[in-house]
Amino acid sequence: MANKPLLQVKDAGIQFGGLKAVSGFNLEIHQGELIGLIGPNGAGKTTSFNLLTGVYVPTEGDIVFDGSRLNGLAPYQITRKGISRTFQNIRLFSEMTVLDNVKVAYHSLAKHSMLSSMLRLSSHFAGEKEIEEKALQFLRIFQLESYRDEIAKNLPYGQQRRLEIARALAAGPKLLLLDEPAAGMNPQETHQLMELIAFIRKEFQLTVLLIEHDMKLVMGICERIYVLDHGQLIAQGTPDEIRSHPKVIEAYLGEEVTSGDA
Ligand SMILES: Nc1ncnc2c1ncn2[C@@H]1O[C@H](COP(=O)(O)OP(=O)(O)OP(=O)(O)O)[C@@H](O)[C@H]1O
Repeated sequence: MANKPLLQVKDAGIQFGGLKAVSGFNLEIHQGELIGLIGPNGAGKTTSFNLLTGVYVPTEGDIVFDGSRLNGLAPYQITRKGISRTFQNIRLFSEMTVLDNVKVAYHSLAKHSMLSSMLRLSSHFAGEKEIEEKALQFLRIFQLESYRDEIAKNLPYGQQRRLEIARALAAGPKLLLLDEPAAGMNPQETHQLMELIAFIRKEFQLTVLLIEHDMKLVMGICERIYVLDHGQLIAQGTPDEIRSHPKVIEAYLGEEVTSGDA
């Protein structure tokens, strides 16, 4: 592709003591793409997300997003640059309401100043109202509006996962990282999730990088897929190329990689 990638990871990696959890990781994602990141357990997928979001600082290589180098930036700075994520184990503010969970994401980016909020100036209230309206719009898209005053931890599991994505989106990302969004979902919820990801990508002109063990989901919606094994990139390509890639088949020996005809 001719235009510059939105995200470029160049030979990135991290070592914990003697263990190279990820090494020589290369990845390029262009604006608007929906890319999968797969690999067996312990392959380094979540560690890669942690490198992209500033949870870990790479001990090797470079991460460049939208023209700026991310190495060493704090997670909140990276969020402000336009990368949001969800987590493998849902991390909601479990004691807060559904609506407040989404509003929090806006507050972290809101334009009104701390001073106006302390002095309770009219601009603060205008800001609050706008934030609430925007948060409600997201709840509508995710069909969570009727749960708006429910405490997050009381939502059914599949809805909690949707709420986590809504909250990540509310931060207005250019790139959305989803860490096993279908984990724990039943087939019907997974199917709805696939449709939702396709919808929000179009609606918000998002670029999406998705870690997922559900091969039907990955093969069904991703244009390209990267495969990690033992912290190394072993393959990249279209779903068809990945299905028949010898190294991928070997890495997944005994597991199902071919059931992806969604
Ligand atoms: N903070 C850390 N300290 C030490 N080792 C770590 C740390 N974080 C990750 N690792 C190790 O890095 C390797 C990759 O782990 P990671 O969680 O990224 O794998 P994964 O591909 O996401 O696996 P899964 O599919 O099981 O979630 C593992 O061996 C893990 O134990």
